[in-house]
Amino acid sequence: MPGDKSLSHRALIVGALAAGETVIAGLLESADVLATATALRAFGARVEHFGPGRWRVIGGAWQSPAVPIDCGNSGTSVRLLMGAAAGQGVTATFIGDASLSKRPMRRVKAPLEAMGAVFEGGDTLPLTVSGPVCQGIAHVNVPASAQVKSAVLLAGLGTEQPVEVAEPVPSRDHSEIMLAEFGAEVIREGNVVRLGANRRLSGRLVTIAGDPSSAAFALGAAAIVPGSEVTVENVLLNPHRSGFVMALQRMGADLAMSNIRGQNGETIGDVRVRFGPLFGAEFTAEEIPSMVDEIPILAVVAAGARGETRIEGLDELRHKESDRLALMAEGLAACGVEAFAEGDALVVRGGPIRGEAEVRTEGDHRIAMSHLVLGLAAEQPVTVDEAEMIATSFPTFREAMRGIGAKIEEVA
Ligand SMILES: O=C(O)C1=C[C@@H](OP(=O)(O)O)[C@@H](O)[C@H](O)C1
Ligand SMILES: C=C(OP(=O)(O)O)C(=O)O
Repeated sequence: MPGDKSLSHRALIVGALAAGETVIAGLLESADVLATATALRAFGARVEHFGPGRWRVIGGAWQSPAVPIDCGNSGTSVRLLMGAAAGQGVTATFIGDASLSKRPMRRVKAPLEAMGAVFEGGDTLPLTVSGPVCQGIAHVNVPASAQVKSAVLLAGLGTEQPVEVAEPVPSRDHSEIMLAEFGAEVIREGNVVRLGANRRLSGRLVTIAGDPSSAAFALGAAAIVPGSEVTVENVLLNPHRSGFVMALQRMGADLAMSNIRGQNGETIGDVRVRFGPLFGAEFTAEEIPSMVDEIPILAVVAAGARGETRIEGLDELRHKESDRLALMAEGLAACGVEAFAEGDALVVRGGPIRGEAEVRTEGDHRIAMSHLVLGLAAEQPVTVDEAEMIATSFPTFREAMRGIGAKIEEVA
């Protein structure tokens, strides 16, 4: 699997904030991550590509970019970079594509304003942020968002004031792990993370583990396509990212994890899934952050399971690249699966999957990949109306899926 997208964004940004040289192996070279790399150059960092997945970042004093920072389709780029830029005391205007321009930015703007940053613009892009930050903050991260938590922590590097984030439901903790790996003092007590007095970062070597959110498409396919067996090696198994693997297990999948080990403060390992009977299950709101990007493919797996699956607490899915709750219910139903949204829950009843539909993706990479996997288990092919955006997170999706036997064709 290509490198994890969350870790790739963070390695570049933290590298650009650190003194000295950071060398990255296994960086995900997807459109979203490349948007972060390009942005960091505009902030004055040296960001060099010197081999497949291999990058060098040399940090230093940040400067105010002369042109707007285009984050394309990437929520992680804009939210993390806004925090970092505010902390570095620079002024930057952020823009994005049509999808990103509709996504909520109030959640990141409000805590950064409380820290002393000044914004021009409303609650969506385009937005201009000006640092410095000069006030501390005790932020309560609701709804659970690792992007907001990361923005606050990255901004906090630029002040000596107390900075803490409390999380009633924990989100992915890669920023706190990586900041500590780069030498900052990061104090974690239960669901509270705090920056300590030492906020200096030193460049280092970072190896990026495989992306569990991409691996989910291959593992999900193995779970529902008769006769399959797939092993994904060196995949990130951080407990805040392992919800999908746990969900497969709860649904009765024949699944094994092996070779579990540590890498740069993260947990990684291999995951094998074999086709076998699956059963519908219930998932609660508290479980969602650990598989927030995997809900579309979980819904596809549920279509291949016996009985009903109910996934609660999906309001956040309405604020991703598309309204993923609505589009999954619509796409599954178009393919003959009994599926519907009920409030902020998604209900899927497993059974034969007819396929034979063209699914609307609204340019959302995960909606496209999920329905292509659905097609592998369907009686008739499934077509998605657009596949170009898959490059935002998983540019090698077609090759990876063909490599495990999937038939994927381009239609004119
Ligand atoms: O911090 C991150 O790298 C991410 C956090 C999640 O978003 P939220 O912070 O909005 O939950 C996730 O959906 C996104 O793909 C990546
Ligand atoms: C939501 C996603 O990414 P982002 O928020 O970075 O656009 C995603 O990759 O599914």
